[in-house]
Amino acid sequence: MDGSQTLVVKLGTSVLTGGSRRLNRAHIVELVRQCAQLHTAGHRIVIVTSGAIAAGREHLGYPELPATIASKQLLAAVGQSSLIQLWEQLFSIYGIHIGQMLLTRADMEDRERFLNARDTLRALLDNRIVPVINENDAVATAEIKVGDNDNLSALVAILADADKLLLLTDQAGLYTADPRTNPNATLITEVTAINDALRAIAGDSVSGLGTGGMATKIQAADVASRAGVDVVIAAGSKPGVIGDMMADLPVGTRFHALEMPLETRKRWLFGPPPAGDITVDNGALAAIRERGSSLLPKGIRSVEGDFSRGVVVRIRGLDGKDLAHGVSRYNSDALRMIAGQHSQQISQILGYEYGPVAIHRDDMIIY
Ligand SMILES: Nc1ncnc2c1ncn2[C@@H]1O[C@H](COP(=O)(O)OP(=O)(O)O)[C@@H](O)[C@H]1O
Ligand SMILES: N[C@@H](CCC(=O)OP(=O)(O)O)C(=O)O
Repeated sequence: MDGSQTLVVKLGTSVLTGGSRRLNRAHIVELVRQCAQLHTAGHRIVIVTSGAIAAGREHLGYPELPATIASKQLLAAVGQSSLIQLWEQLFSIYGIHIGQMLLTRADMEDRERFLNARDTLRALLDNRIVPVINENDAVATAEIKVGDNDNLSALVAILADADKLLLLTDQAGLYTADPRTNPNATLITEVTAINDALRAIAGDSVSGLGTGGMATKIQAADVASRAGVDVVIAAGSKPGVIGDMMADLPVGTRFHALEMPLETRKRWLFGPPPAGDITVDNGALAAIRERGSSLLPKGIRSVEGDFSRGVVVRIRGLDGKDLAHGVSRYNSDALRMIAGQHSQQISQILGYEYGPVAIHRDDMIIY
């Protein structure tokens, strides 16, 4: 390990506007400066940004619109382009490229789309490009939307294999009660267990700017910490807040990661029964079992079943015994075509490729 980490930073509307009706560029440029510093130090930064609706309102001059979902979607559609343009401008000051990803819940729940989104995210990070993510509000219906960017950022942290998730908001962290209405509320600095008592103190957003208040931040902290991600809720306006989180200095409210990340993610991946069988030769069997290798097409002897890319399949030895379960990066037809072939030939045979391995080691459980 080179000590570099992956950090997801979620910026709420409250941070981006500084409580006003406009995006506060001075605020945002300071946060970008902190991200750029960590990026230059070799860390991987993922931004989850709210603010499309606020930006849309600003861009259209605060129009009177009916209080419908369609109005919010209209505002998000208008505002998203100004929002992404702003991020692009600010990161370009530091010579850093960004890549926009707009996601919905449906993109995380369908395995093939999950893998596609994960591949894109990894490709951006591998190329030192900062992914800037928001919910795809324009297409999100009740069934497929995440609904708030706190929960979206937890899903993104899982997608990005992140070490840390920082939820930046307009409060110093989670208080014993909403500090806007309870002057005696005190900051909770460490949370070891998320339970009903904790949920009860987390109220909704009263500013009318954000979505979900602390309630959705606790939901996000619950999901991400269970997946092995350290979570902090802190104030976006606190000087050096992003660097402090990264250096594990005391800041805001910290929720400790609960389990080994890889094992948790693997469990998530291995819920469903295998959709097909891949029989591998003895060379591949030894490489997987003894050397911890990924499965390459070269080692595949045969493929049974009809399955799509992204599903869990069984890997068997020539003796028919179970060797492993893993997530296939190619569908069954493609695997049959590339079985026994060198990885360099994949794109020539298929006309496309999803990388050199059939099943990646990180997506495999060995028996
Ligand atoms: N227990 C609590 N501690 C801190 N803030 C709370 C609490 N309960 C409710 N809140 C409210 O949550 C708000 C932050 O959430 P929200 O407005 O959705 O912001 P964001 O845009 O950052 O997601 C705070 O301004 C605060 O009024
Ligand atoms: N996707 C919406 C943000 C929804 C949201 O969760 O907002 P917030 O509570 O401010 O993080 C937007 O870009 O306006």
